[in-house]
Amino acid sequence: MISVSISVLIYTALALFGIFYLSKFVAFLYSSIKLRYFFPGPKTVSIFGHGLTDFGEEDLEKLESYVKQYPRMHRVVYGHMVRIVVACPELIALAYAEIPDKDRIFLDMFTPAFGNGLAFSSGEIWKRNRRLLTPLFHFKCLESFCEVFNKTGDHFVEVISTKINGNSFDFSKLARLATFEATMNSICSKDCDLQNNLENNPDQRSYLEMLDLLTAQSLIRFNNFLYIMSDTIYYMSKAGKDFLKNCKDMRNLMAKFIHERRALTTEEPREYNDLLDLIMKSRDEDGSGLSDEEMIDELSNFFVAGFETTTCGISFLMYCLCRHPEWQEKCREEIMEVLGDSETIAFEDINKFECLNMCLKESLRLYSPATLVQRIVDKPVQMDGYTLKKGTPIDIGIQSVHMNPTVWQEPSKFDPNRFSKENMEGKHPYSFIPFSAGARNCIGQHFALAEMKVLSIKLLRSYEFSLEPGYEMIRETTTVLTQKGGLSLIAKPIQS
Ligand code: HEM
Repeated sequence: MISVSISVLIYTALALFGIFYLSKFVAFLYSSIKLRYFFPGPKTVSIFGHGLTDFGEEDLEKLESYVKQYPRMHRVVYGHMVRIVVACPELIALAYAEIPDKDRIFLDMFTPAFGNGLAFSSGEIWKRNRRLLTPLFHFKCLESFCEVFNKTGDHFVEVISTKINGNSFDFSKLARLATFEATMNSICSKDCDLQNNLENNPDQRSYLEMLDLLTAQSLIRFNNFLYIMSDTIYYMSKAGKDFLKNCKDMRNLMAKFIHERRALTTEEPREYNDLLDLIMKSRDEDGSGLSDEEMIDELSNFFVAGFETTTCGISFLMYCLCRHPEWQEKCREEIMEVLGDSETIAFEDINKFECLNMCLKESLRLYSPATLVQRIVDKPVQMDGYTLKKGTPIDIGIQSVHMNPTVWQEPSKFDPNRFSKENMEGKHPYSFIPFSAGARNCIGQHFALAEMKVLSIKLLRSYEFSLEPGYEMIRETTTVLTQKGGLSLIAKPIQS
């Protein structure tokens, strides 16, 4: 009798469980179908939607054509998932204000590597840590990082001096090592010349290898439907176990940096100005700081958010200046005029390079390192006469608003004059958002802009750059936007 009632209980529980998940799935399917068929957007090409797969050149061109047809917002269909792309400044402002929650669809996959660091956390943990870490990027602190950027720039110039034989070289690959050095030295004050001497810096070299491995491992997961659908299946697979091991190794290295720094500060007290030191000193109103695990999270976040993005920024700037040599020359003239004989770029001088600033902004508009940011609706929102229900996935279209013809005239044209003071007067602040905006904007944006400017000033002062004849740039998205197959440039020394 008892065994019958136990089995009835088990079957009932299983049935309820099944009904629960089935009803959730049906509700998801119903809202997807509603969005797919009743929300404005371009025609789908098949049952799988718009056929967007890898955010490569073809996909990016498709997204740019959608914004021409639907300049305010539209839906995009990825297989069974429908996302709403918000593409005009007014609606983007509304989305930042009303839809604050990050869509965790991909973020959670990276918890083993980046924990609850700023870019990956939500809610109260994020709020507390953002408050704690904002002072790290205060202008006073950026001043000391400028010294690091100057040194990195000098190393970059040295590396390129070995490439001036008239042959082309992959600029992006060198820029990646330069921005890695700038990030590493700003975080850990290591003062390493990683560009000329990576081999003799085993910790730094292995961290770079681990980051590369992490990118490759993420692609394996993204390309496997089962691995995306189920954490359990993924973590039971060899791919999942390798990923976890890599994450552990990365975190152990961060722990080592913290440990080394603690040993230094106790035995040999001195003033540091690097990010690690500032992280260790940061305190809440109640005097509590970050735990070791939290510090590891934040260090890892600064690496992942900070170095591929700036590689992309500086590489596309150089690409644009090579495509438009008249602007390269204008920037160079300005650099010579502002710097004179001085070898060092002082932090307070960075804003004097107006022409370079306009060119950098224009290249970030055309080639934003992050093409979109993802949000999820947490309570019904009215947008342009539509009610977006709780759970609707939103893409704030950075690339979309930058390429929106109702926001920027002839959006595909490189025209730095768009960013002159007169032309920007009255422009909606969310017309240009390479660093995102709102509460979760990029905490490192001033750091990134200073770094990209110092490096490019050093390079443009020493070399004239051109594209390899016949080179065709094709965009590709890995973790950020980049050039497929690299960026083939030729450098010629400037005759002084
Ligand atoms: C050209 C360079 C850069 C670009 C284009 C860029 C872009 C962005 C964007 C679009 C976001 C918002 C992401 C989202 O909402 O999902 C973001 C967030 C973030 N960025 Fe950057 N970034 C750059 C450089 C940096 C640097 C150098 C650092 C640190 C040293 C950094 C640290 C962060 C962090 C920690 C966040 C998360 C902020 C939060 O959620 O509170 N970024 N960045």
